[in-house]
Amino acid sequence: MRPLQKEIMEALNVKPSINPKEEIRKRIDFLKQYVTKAHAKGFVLGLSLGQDSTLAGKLAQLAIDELNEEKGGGYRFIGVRLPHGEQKDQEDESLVLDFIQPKELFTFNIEATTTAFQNTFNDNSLGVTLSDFHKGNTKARLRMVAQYALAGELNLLVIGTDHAAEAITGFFTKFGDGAADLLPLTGLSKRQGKALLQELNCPRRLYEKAPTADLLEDKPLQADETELGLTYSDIDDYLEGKEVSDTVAQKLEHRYLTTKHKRELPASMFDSWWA
Ligand SMILES: Nc1ncnc2c1ncn2[C@@H]1O[C@H](COP(=O)(O)OP(=O)(O)OC[C@H]2O[C@@H]([n+]3cccc(C(=O)O)c3)[C@H](O)[C@@H]2O)[C@@H](O)[C@H]1O
Ligand SMILES: Nc1ncnc2c1ncn2[C@@H]1O[C@H](COP(=O)(O)OP(=O)(O)OP(=O)(O)O)[C@@H](O)[C@H]1O
Ligand SMILES: [Mg+2]
Repeated sequence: MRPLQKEIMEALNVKPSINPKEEIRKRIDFLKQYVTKAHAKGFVLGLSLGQDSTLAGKLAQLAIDELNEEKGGGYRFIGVRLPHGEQKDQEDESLVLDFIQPKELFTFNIEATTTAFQNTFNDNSLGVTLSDFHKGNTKARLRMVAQYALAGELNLLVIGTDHAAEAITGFFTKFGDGAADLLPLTGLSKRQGKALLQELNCPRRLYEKAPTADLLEDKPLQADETELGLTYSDIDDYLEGKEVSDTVAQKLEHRYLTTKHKRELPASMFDSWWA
């Protein structure tokens, strides 16, 4: 194994193989212990209809159900729908909700806020225009704002869906979907997350769906693999300690090293990680 590969596996807490049943149990327990310790009343989580939030949402609802049973009620999980206009894969919503069974839903369509933001931003003396790419990151950050407003009002915690395949590539918006209070999927490769969904009897259509950030108007539902120029299968192989081509390894290691700032707290002169 490449020396940096081993270092990355350790830093991101990835295991070469997992027992899905055990992982589900440990992650539900983590959610229950954390919310209790934080004296919060439960969780909010953006449900995009993609794989990661479908898994995190299922774990969250199961954790809340157990807590309510054990402690006589008072805990809640609110699934948050945050479409931008009409979502292209909206048809999957009922499948996701049937699977997670969230007792409460909150919907905030971010289109009007995003458009207002873009108009105000573009009205500047620098001549800077918001590109489709940075408008995409703005959407991810507005979704964060909506979730934190709701969490703040109701004493809930924001669940994030970051996992090892996103962490190694830095494939998330800094302080957008990268911002959260707790992360139940840490350490999982994309295929390990899929194995957890299978163990939870998730409909095949949902765990076989092509992962997409779906942030661009120019390229709706663009597959993550297209933007990354890497397949999740290759990313997962590397993360699980398997052999990959030199091209894949070099590409991943370059992304890992250049996105370190996204996995740390903001740099100060008292830190050494950036030097
Ligand atoms: N060395 C450094 N030290 C400290 N900060 C540094 C820095 N270099 C850049 N920065 C800062 O970071 C910013 C760039 O980071 P960021 O704003 O995140 O932007 P960036 O990484 O350029 O874009 C986000 C990427 O994540 C993808 N994404 C987003 C959301 C969800 C998903 C998904 O998987 O579904 C994927 C998206 O498609 C895009 O490729 C810079 O504008 C700068 O402010
Ligand atoms: N339209 C949306 N509605 C609600 N939440 C969203 C939406 N788009 C993104 N999010 C939030 O941002 C997170 C990051 O998106 P990301 O695409 O990485 O994950 P995913 O959609 O759950 O899974 P996949 O990677 O398989 O597409 C989501 O897990 C979800 O919490
Ligand atoms: Mg997605």
